[in-house]
Amino acid sequence: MTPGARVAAAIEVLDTILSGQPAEKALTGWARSHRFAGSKDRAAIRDHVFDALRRLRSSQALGGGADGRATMIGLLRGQGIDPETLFNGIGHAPKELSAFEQQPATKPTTAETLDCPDWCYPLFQNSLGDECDAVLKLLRDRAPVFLRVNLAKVNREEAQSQLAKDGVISRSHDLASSALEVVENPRKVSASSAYSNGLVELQDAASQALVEQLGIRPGMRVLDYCAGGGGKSLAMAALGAEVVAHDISTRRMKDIPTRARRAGVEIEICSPENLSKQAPFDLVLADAPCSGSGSWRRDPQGKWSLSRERLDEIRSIQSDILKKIQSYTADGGAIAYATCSLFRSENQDQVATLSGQWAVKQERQFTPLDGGDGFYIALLTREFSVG
Ligand SMILES: C[S@@+](CC[C@H](N)C(=O)[O-])C[C@H]1O[C@@H](n2cnc3c(N)ncnc32)[C@H](O)[C@@H]1O
Repeated sequence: MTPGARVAAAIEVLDTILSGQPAEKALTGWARSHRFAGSKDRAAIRDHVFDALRRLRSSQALGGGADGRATMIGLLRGQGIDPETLFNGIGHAPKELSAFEQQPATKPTTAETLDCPDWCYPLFQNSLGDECDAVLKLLRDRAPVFLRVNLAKVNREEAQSQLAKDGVISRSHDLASSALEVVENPRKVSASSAYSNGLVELQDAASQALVEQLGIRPGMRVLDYCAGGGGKSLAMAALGAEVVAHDISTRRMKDIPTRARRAGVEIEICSPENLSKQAPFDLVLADAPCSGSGSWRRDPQGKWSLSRERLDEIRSIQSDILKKIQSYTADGGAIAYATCSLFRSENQDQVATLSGQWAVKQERQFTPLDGGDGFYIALLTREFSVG
């Protein structure tokens, strides 16, 4: 496909997304009905679509409209590319710009430039203070690809040289002792032998750093209460913890056994009905459902679909989870609360409700300024009243 044809395809996919379909479904649907498109075409179209979703507001302002075509015109303008070079009607490229579309765009407002929904801009300001605008600017860009080196099997240098044999070039990242940032050929990772032999896993660097804050010791019994696909379970098991994975949705944990086998670690899966029998634990981690505001570079649609009402619902689920996990710890045990949110109301404010019963031992808010996604972690131990 020509560059113009790829832009035309991105416009089609964006229109499907803007009419309410999830981005992944829209991309898969497009690929199924256009079997001639090769993997490079699909990757380029995906990049256009995700770039546009990260910068939806500014692109629509620069493109002078709210449909896929205006969004792509605006995205190109924002990237410093003259849209007329691609909108030329040649072959399968989009048709030429109309007189209206050729008019110079009005300058976007600050909120448009930052690609932030108006209603949540004050939440970012209140949570991040002086760093707010810098973080929002970073959320408009693609996230780096990070790998977690499975330190139970290999060290960072050895993992790097194994990856290089398959053309995947990486460098160490300071955020976590296990983190590698892929700098060349990220799309080759999942086919590399380092990946299939369990030497590396795809995991954001801040997500890895968060696990390093937990003080995991070999043999420690840990409950991963919101295990999902098992990213944190695997990282804790690699540090020697005996991990029990739990999630309200057992379906979401279906890949954990395969991933654990590949990594050479054991993770026990526990259904909600059997959890009380497994308690108590030395550490209970709740990597809670959240707004996802820290990872909007990876899920940019989430930025536009979140509403005030949905955020309130999520906060109430987080409060319930925080209440529940307290009963699963052993005497002298700890709880840890984590989110991939940048909002104080989902993080520090939730943890503050535990004061008087639990003392905060570690607390950190990671932001994209640290290099990885935005994550929050608090590690707490029980307060004992004397006398
Ligand atoms: C942020 S994701 C977890 C990601 C995972 N820890 C990882 O590192 O890959 C949150 C998970 O919480 C689960 N969840 C939602 N509500 C829950 C609840 N009330 N109890 C337990 N798990 C819940 C969701 O199904 C989802 O898998």
